[in-house]
Amino acid sequence: MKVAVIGAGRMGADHISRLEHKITGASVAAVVDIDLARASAAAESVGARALATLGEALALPEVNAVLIATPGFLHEEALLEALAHDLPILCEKPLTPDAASAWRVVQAEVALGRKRIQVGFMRQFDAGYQKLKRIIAEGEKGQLLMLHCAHRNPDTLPDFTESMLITDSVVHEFDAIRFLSDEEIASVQVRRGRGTSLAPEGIDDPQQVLIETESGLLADVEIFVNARYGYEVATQAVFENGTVNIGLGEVTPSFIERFGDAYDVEVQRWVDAARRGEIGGPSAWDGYATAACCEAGVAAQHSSGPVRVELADKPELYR
Ligand SMILES: NC(=O)c1ccc[n+]([C@@H]2O[C@H](COP(=O)([O-])OP(=O)(O)OC[C@H]3O[C@@H](n4cnc5c(N)ncnc54)[C@H](O)[C@@H]3O)[C@@H](O)[C@H]2O)c1
Ligand SMILES: O[C@H]1[C@H](O)[C@@H](O)[C@H](O)[C@@H](O)[C@H]1O
Repeated sequence: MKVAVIGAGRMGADHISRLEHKITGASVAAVVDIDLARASAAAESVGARALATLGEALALPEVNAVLIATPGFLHEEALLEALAHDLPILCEKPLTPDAASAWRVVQAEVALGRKRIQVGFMRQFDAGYQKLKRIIAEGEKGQLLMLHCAHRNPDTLPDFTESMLITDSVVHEFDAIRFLSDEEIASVQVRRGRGTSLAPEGIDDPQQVLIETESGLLADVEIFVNARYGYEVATQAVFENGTVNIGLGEVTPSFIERFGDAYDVEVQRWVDAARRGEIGGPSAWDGYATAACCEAGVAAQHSSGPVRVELADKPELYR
């Protein structure tokens, strides 16, 4: 597979190196970045072409897959362009930041008639989350009763806005909770309490996000994006007969170290599935459903109570 990677920032650069050095069955053919110097540096390291637009990359005859790692608000345009070429796509999370744009992407894929988009929700490939999913499914500790989640980042990029606490960060918990429970999320509530003095002007941080699934499973999420001491993502699952803990005390400089193995598995699964004409992980429907949760979450940041998640009917393609 000859991949065009769009966005050569933190995540794009990491995926470029991964595709080149760890993944079998794929290599990087083109690197696209609006910052051409950045594209050139990344492209040079793997012997690929550096380009300024996705259109130029898609015009190269050898390019037959696309990995999107630009900021989330730019994903829709790139997704629609790559879909129009009927290429396999790995799109970093979020699929798009809001439900309406995510639904347009789903509709475009439905019109194409086959699943081409895999969304980069890497926690589904993390060994800890996989083990927890198995324990829940096999019922060895009884029924799952509650989830307590902590999601801490040391700091944020300069253009990080308050809604991105939800759309950029808690989107991972929406994904993880849907993955673990095999259910849709019904409502989201956000509470603000005492905040850190170390957050940029205009951002209340941390926030507490309260989530309920369709069957009444409750989850609480502490989202704290200026935690300074490091990156820590933890989940405690409470069962009728015990608890399971993932990640608590596993402090790394960033997501790159914490989830490095998960990204490797995610990208390898994408490549293997794409070569069979399939996807190997979360779908555009999962991207849409989590975007709908984000939309409820952003509304909840400005409401006092829970906000219901509104979902369209699931198209046949994803059933
Ligand atoms: N799965 C994860 O754990 C994880 C971790 C980090 C980031 N992400 C996601 O990856 C994506 C990128 O995040 P990042 O942290 O690498 O951001 P970043 O800002 O480090 O990199 C983004 C890159 O996109 C480029 N870019 C911006 N506009 C462009 C355009 N119009 N055309 C081409 N290139 C353009 C920028 O120049 C930059 O190099 C986001 O969707 C983010 O949510 C996922
Ligand atoms: O873009 C990043 C990335 O998705 C990380 O996995 C997450 O922990 C951060 O909160 C987010 O800002």
